[in-house]
Amino acid sequence: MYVYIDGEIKKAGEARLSVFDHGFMYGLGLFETFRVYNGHPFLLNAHMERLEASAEELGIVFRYEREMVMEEIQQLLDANGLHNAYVRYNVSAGPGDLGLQTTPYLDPVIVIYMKPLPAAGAEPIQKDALWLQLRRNSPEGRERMKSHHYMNNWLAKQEMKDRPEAEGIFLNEQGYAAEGVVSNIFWRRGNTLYTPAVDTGILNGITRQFVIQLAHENDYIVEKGYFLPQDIEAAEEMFVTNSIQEIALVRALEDRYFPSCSAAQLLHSRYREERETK
Ligand SMILES: C=C(O[C@@H]1C=C(C(=O)O)C=C[C@H]1N)C(=O)O
Ligand SMILES: Cc1ncc(COP(=O)(O)O)c(C=O)c1O
Repeated sequence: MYVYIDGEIKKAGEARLSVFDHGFMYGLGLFETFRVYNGHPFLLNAHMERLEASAEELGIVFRYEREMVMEEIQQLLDANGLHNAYVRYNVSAGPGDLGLQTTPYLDPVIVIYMKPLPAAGAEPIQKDALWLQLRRNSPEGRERMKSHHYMNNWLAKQEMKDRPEAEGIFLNEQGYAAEGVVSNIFWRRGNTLYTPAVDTGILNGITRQFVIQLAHENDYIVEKGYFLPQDIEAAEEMFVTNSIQEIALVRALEDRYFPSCSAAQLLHSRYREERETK
């Protein structure tokens, strides 16, 4: 496989970063993970605008220019011979001195990772969900950024190692439902969809935002807030969302099987209509 690093396409094994990169030393790096469907990077603007906003908060000088990013992605798709791919667009702060820096990072290092994905299916994937023992940590800043800080997620994933296909569901430190290890969560009762508020400390997922828009367009009420485990356990259906797994219906949360998947099916069919154009 090839990666894109600092303006060049390199074999993955030959790509190098400085040991003084503050993304490596202090976690000062950001990334966006999205899917390319038949050559089309889905919701690219939304992903890159989230990245750009987080970069500004971290003093990393990064400006999104669609045409340039599209060209970078296409070059890497061509090098890897892919049309359907998992893409991680990564901006690391770049080299600095030993010690915390207070001046802007003027020379960030852009790395684009890619791996093949099968052509997208017509049906939503299905998962089981399990409550995690580990609590979701609080965001490093005002709102959670998609930063290099994934130790909380990695530790949670270790709880799931006997169930690699399941998704672990975090409560936050206050005991409110938060999000999955690598996903946002939704559940339905009647015509209302529920999802944890961003202030519970979750990542404001691009897929979460798009699904909320689709839900409104299809006359669902969407309640964002603070919810307890029993609120989800009393639901008619549950699904989880992220940019790779799309809208994944949840068959069961622990031993609680959900009787319906109507909203997930409807929203996934609308998602499918858009994923090669938006
Ligand atoms: C952690 C990454 O991205 C997350 C993981 C997934 C996934 O495993 O399905 C999807 C999108 C992101 N939430 C990453 O390193 O790319
Ligand atoms: C912790 C966490 N929450 C939510 C999501 C979903 O975010 P998105 O819809 O932007 O892929 C992800 C995936 O990036 C994640 O890692």
